[in-house]
Amino acid sequence: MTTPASAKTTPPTGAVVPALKEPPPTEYDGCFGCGDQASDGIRLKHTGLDGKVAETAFTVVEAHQGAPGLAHGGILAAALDEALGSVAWMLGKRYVTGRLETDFLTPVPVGSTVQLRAWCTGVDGRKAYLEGEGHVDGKLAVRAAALFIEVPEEHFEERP
Ligand SMILES: CCCCC/C=C\C/C=C\C/C=C\C/C=C\CCCC(=O)SCCNC(=O)CCNC(=O)[C@H](O)C(C)(C)COP(=O)(O)OP(=O)(O)OC[C@H]1O[C@@H](n2cnc3c(N)ncnc32)[C@H](O)[C@@H]1OP(=O)(O)O
Repeated sequence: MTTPASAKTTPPTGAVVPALKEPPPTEYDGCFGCGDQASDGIRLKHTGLDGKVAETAFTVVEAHQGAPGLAHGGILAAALDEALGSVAWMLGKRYVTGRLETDFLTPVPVGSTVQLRAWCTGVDGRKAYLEGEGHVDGKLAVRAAALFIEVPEEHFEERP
């Protein structure tokens, strides 16, 4: 596959690709991407882990439209962000998205199921490099490359 990564999302020489740990349970049930209690969320669940590649599926519904009958790009980016983020957390530390680069390659109609795959291309210090892609009916529709940054637990403390 051609890579969507720019210089900022390409791991430096010497970055390592750690083995992934078991998929984490949903960390926060209010999460837009994976939370079961997020009423407007997309509720992604892992459907498979094949070596270093995690898989999930996302079905586009009317509420996800941008243009009539077509998925909004931001929703597709959110699904990719969640898939990449879940792989980052399977590295065994806490990460947030620092940079998310996305290519939208084909329109995605309402009713489509996007088969998402995500993997890590390297870890260097606090930086984790992730890539992912989404296929609809076997055709590459979206892809992303991202830089995630490791953060301390305090990052997630509730704000006043
Ligand atoms: C495939 C299956 C999927 C199925 C899913 C099913 C179930 C899922 C279950 C569990 C899922 C679990 C987890 C998934 C969770 C979430 C997914 C979504 C993730 C998100 O949606 S998360 C929210 C959005 N995200 C933010 O809310 C971040 C806001 N932001 C900040 O909090 C700071 O900005 C921070 C911490 C990023 C950095 O701040 P800081 O002060 O700690 O560090 P600093 O700035 O020094 O950066 C250190 C080094 O990173 C470089 N760096 C930083 N940012 C960069 C950028 N943008 N571009 C290029 N380089 C960058 C610097 O240049 C420096 O590099 P150097 O060291 O070389 O100088």
